Amino acid sequence: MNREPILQVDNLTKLYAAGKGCEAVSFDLYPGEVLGIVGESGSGKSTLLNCLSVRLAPDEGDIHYLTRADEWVNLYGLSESRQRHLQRTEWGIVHQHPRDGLRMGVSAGANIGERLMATGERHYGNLRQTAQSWMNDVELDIARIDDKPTTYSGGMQQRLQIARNLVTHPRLVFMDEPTGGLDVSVQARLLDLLRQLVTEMNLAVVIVTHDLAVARLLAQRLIVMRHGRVVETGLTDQVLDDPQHAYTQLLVSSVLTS
Ligand SMILES: Nc1ncnc2c1ncn2[C@@H]1O[C@H](COP(=O)(O)OP(=O)(O)OP(=O)(O)O)[C@@H](O)[C@H]1O
Repeated sequence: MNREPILQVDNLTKLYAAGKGCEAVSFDLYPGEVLGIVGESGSGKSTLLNCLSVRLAPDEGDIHYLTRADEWVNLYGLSESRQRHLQRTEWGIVHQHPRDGLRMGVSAGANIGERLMATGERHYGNLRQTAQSWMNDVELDIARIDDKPTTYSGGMQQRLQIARNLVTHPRLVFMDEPTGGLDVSVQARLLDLLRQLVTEMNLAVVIVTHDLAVARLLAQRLIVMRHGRVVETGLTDQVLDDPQHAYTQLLVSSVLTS
């Protein structure tokens, strides 16, 4: 693994009330590393993810990011347009509900192509060809390239959202419960696909999930949150097989007994 991190998070805090939000979170993320954020509902996972992806300003703390141009930037010191540009080109954000990450009123092909246009590609033939190739990669029928996402199933919409995010070859991807709303069989295939793409593209990923099986499958390292604070962090197998904190022990045992 590359020794220089891609993201440095220092003392990140966003509190709505005591214990509600995220508090004093610090970690480094390395290229090619998948970091899982786990914890029960309300523990602050989404708040943390939203702060990390510059969609929610923290009360305190800093996030430094190493850009594609090899320049360290303080994310909350950047202009809004620079933040948006990073979000569209160097990052991906995969939402739990595909509707939040797709444009439902335009075709599947346009959903993929417009992200590519944000990076400067203008040639219609290239855009269409790349969109087809990505549909193929995420196992969508390319005959449906001109159909709108509204005509797709939930699993297909999630695949399309993944293609839309990965077409720009992001360096960093944020995922919020990416398999959350799907049937178990659809979930399993999507997880396989995600795992394969993350490895092939050497993506750095921060993934929020309440599902420890998803965390086990995708993440190398875990952060366990409770009441907005990190209670335990470590390699996924260590945390799940030999949890040190009483809360993590409870979380793991509740999965085993349910
Ligand atoms: N905009 C807001 N205003 C006030 N309180 C909020 C707001 N957003 C979140 N909270 C509170 O902050 C706490 C953490 O919420 P958050 O959504 O980050 O948790 P979570 O771990 O992602 O939960 P879930 O797994 O249910 O999505 C909760 O108590 C929530 O009610």
